[in-house]
Amino acid sequence: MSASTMRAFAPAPCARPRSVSRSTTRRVALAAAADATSAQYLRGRAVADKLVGTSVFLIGIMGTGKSTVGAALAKAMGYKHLDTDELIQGVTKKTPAELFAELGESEFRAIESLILAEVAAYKNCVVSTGGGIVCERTNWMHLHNGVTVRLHGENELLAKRVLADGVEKRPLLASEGGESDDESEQMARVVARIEKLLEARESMYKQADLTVPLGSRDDAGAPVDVVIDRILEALDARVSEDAVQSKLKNEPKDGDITVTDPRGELGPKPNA
Ligand SMILES: Nc1ncnc2c1ncn2[C@@H]1O[C@H](COP(=O)(O)OP(=O)(O)O)[C@@H](O)[C@H]1O
Ligand SMILES: O=C(O)C1=C[C@@H](OP(=O)(O)O)[C@@H](O)[C@H](O)C1
Repeated sequence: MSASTMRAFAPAPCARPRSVSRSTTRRVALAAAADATSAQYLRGRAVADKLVGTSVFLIGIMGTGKSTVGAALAKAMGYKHLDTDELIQGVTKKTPAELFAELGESEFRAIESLILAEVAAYKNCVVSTGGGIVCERTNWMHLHNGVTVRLHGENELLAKRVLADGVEKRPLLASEGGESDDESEQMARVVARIEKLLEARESMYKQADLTVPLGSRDDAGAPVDVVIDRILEALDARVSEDAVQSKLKNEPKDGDITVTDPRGELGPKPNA
């Protein structure tokens, strides 16, 4: 506890009982928050030192907080924060939703891959990625150059968040929210859509070096600060246990790897 917090908690010199004023309560709360923030900052810097510049990529399905947590994590670690969706928007002057509508998903993915290749050139970054970045296998060439941290929460929690944001911001959900005024129906549809996306993507999210859970604090999910503490703790433990600090390992298990011919260009030609 800092000296200022201790002073704030010290009993009043006068013996007469009196209620604590609102400004005192606020000062105490601010001092406590400042202590927590500086503790996180110290921890963040210590983890950053151990990572020796290796970038951190946040992955996970939409609504897990990659953008929100990424910005605060970067601050704690003294890293630069980059957000692939924001960078795409900066370059194209269009939101992901507009790009999906105007060019289609595959063109969006191509742009996303180009942006990822650009950001992967830099060290000392926390990169918040779009939820679908894991789908393009060649993107892993870049993701595996850093430490990948998957944020992982209950589907209901994520659905609640994306519905609060407005589903129109997320083109893969846009058709799931707007057709009904019934909130519980909307919720059920978005949860079902998230489940479906996860089914298709789980084998890729599983490739993450670390998985950080987002529960609980009464089902509303852990606050951002708590998520950052969990990430820092997981990074610290993993880096400490890894003999080679500059590259964390994640051995694939049997059945994890399937190799496909996505464009049908690699096998023998039909009438060759
Ligand atoms: N730990 C958290 N606690 C409460 N709300 C959060 C938390 N993390 C993110 N949010 C909120 O959830 C929504 C989705 O977060 P966002 O960072 O955009 O997720 P993603 O980038 O993974 O899609 C935003 O409205 C954000 O403010
Ligand atoms: O899951 C996906 O395929 C997508 C997630 C979005 O990012 P967030 O995960 O930040 O919402 C955004 O990149 C785009 O709408 C596609």
